[in-house]
Amino acid sequence: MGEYILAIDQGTTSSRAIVFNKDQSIAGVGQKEFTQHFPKSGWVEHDLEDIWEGVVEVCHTAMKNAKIDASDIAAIGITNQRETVAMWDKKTGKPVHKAIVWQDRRTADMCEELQKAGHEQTFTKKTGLLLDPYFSATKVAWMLDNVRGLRKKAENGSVLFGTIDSFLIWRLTGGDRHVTDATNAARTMMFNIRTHKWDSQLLEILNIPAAILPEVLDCKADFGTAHADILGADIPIYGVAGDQQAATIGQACFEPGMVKSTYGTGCFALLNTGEDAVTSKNRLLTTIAYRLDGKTTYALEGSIFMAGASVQWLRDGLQIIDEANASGKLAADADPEQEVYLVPAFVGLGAPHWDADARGAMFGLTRATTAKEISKATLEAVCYQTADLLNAMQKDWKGAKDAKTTLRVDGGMAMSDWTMQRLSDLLNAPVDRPMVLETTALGVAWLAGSQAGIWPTQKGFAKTWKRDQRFKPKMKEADRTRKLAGWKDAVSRTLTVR
Ligand SMILES: Nc1ncnc2c1ncn2[C@@H]1O[C@H](COP(=O)(O)OP(=O)(O)O)[C@@H](O)[C@H]1O
Ligand SMILES: O=P(O)(O)OC[C@H](O)CO
Repeated sequence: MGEYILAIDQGTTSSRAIVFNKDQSIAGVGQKEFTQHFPKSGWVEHDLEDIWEGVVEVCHTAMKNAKIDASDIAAIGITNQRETVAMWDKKTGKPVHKAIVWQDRRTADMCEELQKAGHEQTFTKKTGLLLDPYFSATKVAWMLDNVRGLRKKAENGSVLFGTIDSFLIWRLTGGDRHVTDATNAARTMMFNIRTHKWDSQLLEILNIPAAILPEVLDCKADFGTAHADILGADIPIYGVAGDQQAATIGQACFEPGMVKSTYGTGCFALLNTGEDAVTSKNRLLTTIAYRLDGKTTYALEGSIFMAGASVQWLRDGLQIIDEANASGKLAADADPEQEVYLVPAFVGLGAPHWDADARGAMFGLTRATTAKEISKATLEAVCYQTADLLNAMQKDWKGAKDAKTTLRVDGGMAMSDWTMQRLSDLLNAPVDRPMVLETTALGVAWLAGSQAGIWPTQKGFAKTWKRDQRFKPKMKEADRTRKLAGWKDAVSRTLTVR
């Protein structure tokens, strides 16, 4: 048997494959961006054939770069952008529509109608989520209502629904398996996170036939075998998790009270709450962190829609930087006397506000304001938003108050020293950056590798987590208090629902 693990990370803007050595170091990487489709304002779609071809290509690239053959791989782990909806024909495997992406807001009216009809409590109680277009359910309902003949096919079981992991597994196994894992199921708004069943009451409200839904497995399980004609050898798929949950695992946040925050396109903070499915009073999400050997660990999640994407806006929109890294250098040179705030509500605000209609705003501009202060305000906004999430977590759950550990960070933006220092300053808490920033792929590689029996147990894996740098708070208390108050004021002036 081979001794390498292949992790497939199918993200929102690119697909990555990483071959891991037995000692958990990286042997080879493949990465490919794919086209984003914006057919109407607020709509975001992905071409599933594009995703499929890209994933197969990056797997081959990663194996080539690692200088190994498919037969050297012991197992595959799959992690994916969550909530995005795929539907395909059961016989041919052909998609019946482009995938509707998590960022897509087309079902905002549907969500409002469901709210008006008094269904929000029912959905939240059962799924831990809020009635928001972000999640899969209303996107599935939209497809059934809008693709000609689809509802009939769904009712007679000739089309299938899945999140991206399900779609990839269906293709990799040549249509043998229609499965997903508990973390992905938890993001669909159709799955009861307490009973671990697709919920018939919710399906009835949404008029979604149960026949289209995948079987839900633990994160470590036998998800089927990827066929030799695709990757070059028959390889078992042994691990699956949504990308933010995979990062929680990759950061070894296995103890209740541990929290990680991933700074990619958006930012997603997950707090391990152990066996408690904590109900938030502050509009955080209750979600499944992982399910191993039938035992569920829950998390509170805060989702921020714009993190690294705001830095992309500095680069591509305002064109005040050439590359993302330059944002920190500019911020470091900003005039400390200027109090400029950016509220990056470019696509509304996520947790804890969930204000879909809010739009971005900048406050405190003077004739002296330059690209430096704007850059600083952009990076600080991500830190302030994280502070809001962690405050909400502390209010929601007593276990978060005496969290034993510090915030563990990862994702592209965590490479910015300036931002991580400012984050620590504004949180007034240490921020730990690990050696391996590819925590998402690492998390799912651990699921697959330990299931294959060649990677350490959970405890052993947790011990391998290594810190690259700890950022400690240096800001004076008075400065922090003043700045946090300024941010609060800026947000309150931006919200449409107060
Ligand atoms: N040095 C940096 N400073 C600030 N932002 C950065 C830096 N490097 C990368 N980023 C941001 O991080 C994001 C990419 O991170 P990544 O984890 O690859 O995201 P995703 O998985 O969502 O595509 C980009 O939006 C980019 O603007
Ligand atoms: O693909 P990413 O890294 O932007 O993550 C997307 C999240 O899973 C959306 O919930």
